[in-house]
Amino acid sequence: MSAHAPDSRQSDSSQSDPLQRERTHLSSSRAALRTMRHEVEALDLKNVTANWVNARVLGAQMEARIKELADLTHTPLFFGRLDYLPTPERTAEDGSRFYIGRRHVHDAVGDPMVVDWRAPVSQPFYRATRIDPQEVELRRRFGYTGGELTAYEDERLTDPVEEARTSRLLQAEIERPRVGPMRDIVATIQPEQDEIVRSGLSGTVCVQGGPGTGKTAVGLHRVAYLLYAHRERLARTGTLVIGPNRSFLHYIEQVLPALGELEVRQATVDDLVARVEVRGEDPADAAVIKGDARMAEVLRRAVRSHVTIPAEPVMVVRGSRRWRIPAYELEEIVRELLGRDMRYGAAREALPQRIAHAVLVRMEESGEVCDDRVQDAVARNPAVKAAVKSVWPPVDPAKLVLRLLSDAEFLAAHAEGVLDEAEQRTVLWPKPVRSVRAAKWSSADAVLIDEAADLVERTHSLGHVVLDEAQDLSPMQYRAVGRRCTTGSATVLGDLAQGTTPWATGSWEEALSHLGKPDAVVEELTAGFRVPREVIAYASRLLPHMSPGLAEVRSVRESPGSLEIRQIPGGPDELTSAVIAACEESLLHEGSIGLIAADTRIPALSEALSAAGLPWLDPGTETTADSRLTLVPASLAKGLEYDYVVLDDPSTVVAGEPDERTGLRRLYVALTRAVSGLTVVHQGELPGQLG
Ligand SMILES: Nc1ncnc2c1ncn2[C@@H]1O[C@H](COP(=O)(O)OP(=O)(O)OP(=O)(O)O)[C@@H](O)[C@H]1O
Repeated sequence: MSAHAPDSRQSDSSQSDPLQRERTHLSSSRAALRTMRHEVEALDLKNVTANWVNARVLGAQMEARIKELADLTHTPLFFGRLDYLPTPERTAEDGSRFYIGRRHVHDAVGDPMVVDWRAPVSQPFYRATRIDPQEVELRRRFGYTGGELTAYEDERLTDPVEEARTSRLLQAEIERPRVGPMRDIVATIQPEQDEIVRSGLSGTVCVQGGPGTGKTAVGLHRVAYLLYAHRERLARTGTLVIGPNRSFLHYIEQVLPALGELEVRQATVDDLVARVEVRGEDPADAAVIKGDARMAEVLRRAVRSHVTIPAEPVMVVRGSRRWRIPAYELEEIVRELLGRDMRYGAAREALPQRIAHAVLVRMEESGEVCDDRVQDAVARNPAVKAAVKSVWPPVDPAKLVLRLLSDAEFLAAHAEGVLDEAEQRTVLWPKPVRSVRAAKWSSADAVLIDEAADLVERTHSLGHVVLDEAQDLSPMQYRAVGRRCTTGSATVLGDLAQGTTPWATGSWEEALSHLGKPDAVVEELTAGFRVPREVIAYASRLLPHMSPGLAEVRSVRESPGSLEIRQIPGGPDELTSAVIAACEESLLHEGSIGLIAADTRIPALSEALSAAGLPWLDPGTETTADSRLTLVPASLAKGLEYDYVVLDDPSTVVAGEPDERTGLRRLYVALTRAVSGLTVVHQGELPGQLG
């Protein structure tokens, strides 16, 4: 590999300088993009549309297209180049060179000047290796400084003499100081990541990967890729990205728009199941049972218990005639519907038609001529309606769950053989609640209501769902996500070692079966991009104590001096002062700073930061050049990252959790948020497992 970064004075002087030639290609591509935009802007809709509805639809499409074609000066128009080996059909002048960028740009005659990174011709940019060069002669990566093309790095994949090295541009890109939200990684997606990004839409992929292996980045780029490769289908069916909390969603929300994809919904699991207002919290033991997949069976039985086997006949009067359907025949109809794999609500809608059909058979037997309208009229007959109401009454999902959690007998009737008595007592509310509005619903209750709602009426399924930080979901939450992609596929991302909920999943096989995708492929990412080697090695000391068997992340970056551990004598005030001092030192560097601490330490630290005159942000707020310090409760640190991290007293972080394993996992998350430097400030002993 060879790298070039001539200084700009030299390169400007000569057109034969390769860097200058690349800059010329950049400016002509920009000009071509401008022309493409002007062409769309100049289209006159009056001549092409017959009516105003079409004109509005087309107008909106054009506006979106104009936005798509905007030249974003801060994002490079291309970041790579591929020169394919010449073949008889492919000569150097004729189509063997491709510039890879975020969007397609063509010249006046339609020849590509930049190809979309997602196009098949771009794939070897990410995948070609010395062992498998995929017909690529040269791979060139470009480096930019403030929108200016300032460097390039070449790999001659078929040159036997050239050695493979880690790309310096990759290292520089990772270490580029962070301000603002998460960035895309299109320029530097690695081969094993690309395989996941480009895997087909039909299958579900599950990615296990340690901290900073790029799971979130891969998931988001996969959505962008799928939208490119299957745009029409996904425009119809929809895509959704699910993240653990608002702060996290806020952190990642700009990646897809930066890749030109504006239509992807982002939500938490709580958002998906928000059918009631959540105002309460469950004790851990109750939440674990409520999140257990056995609750699905309890709910299924409870919903179906509303059906009563008819004991009375139905008498339909039409004109001067009366038609009687005896109870035993009604029973047959009801049993047949119960035996089918149908939603409660769909069966309830089918029932009047079935009864009407039975009436019609009798009418036809006695010589009457009937058609569909007669059947519909019979189905709406008051006697039929009354029968349906008593046999198959409507079920309100929230009221049903309210009753299960309030009424010990009702719960016992449906939980028999599923939950033992102690478990039933644990989920019951201490006092019965009268109304849905008065109830202090918890997150787990909302998931139960969602499950009940799905038993009544099928949940709409999307084309593709990305589920990030998946290890923290309960089985019932997996089911809630799974029913949103029953006819589509999913990308499941997570790290078993970072599971910090009492119901965190023990294995991906189990999680995927609750999700309804037992055949999903589980891939593993092992190369770490975020965390420097020294820091990840330190954090990984915890692995055998909290997630034995999981492989340590192999960092692609060596940054000596990136880890510092300071023990502070004295009491809490001295600790706080030392933490503030560490923040002040970190602020001398460029980029973002995260001060991570046990949730209980947040009030004291926020007060101390204010007293020291250091402005700080909440994790949900974007960092800016003026405000770069975020105070992060350990419970919200997951998925986030900062150039420099100051970690307040690890033992307090561990002690803040209900059990030691969860405490160590929380600490592992906190220790793995730093890109360039981690300072651990502690008092007393560090947790022994770090020793
Ligand atoms: N191929 C890559 N090129 C450049 N940067 C990368 C690459 N892959 C990942 N990164 C960077 O590494 C960091 C970590 O990525 P990401 O947040 O996606 O990891 P993660 O596996 O989701 O981590 P966690 O488990 O901690 O949530 C991000 O800054 C991301 O941009």
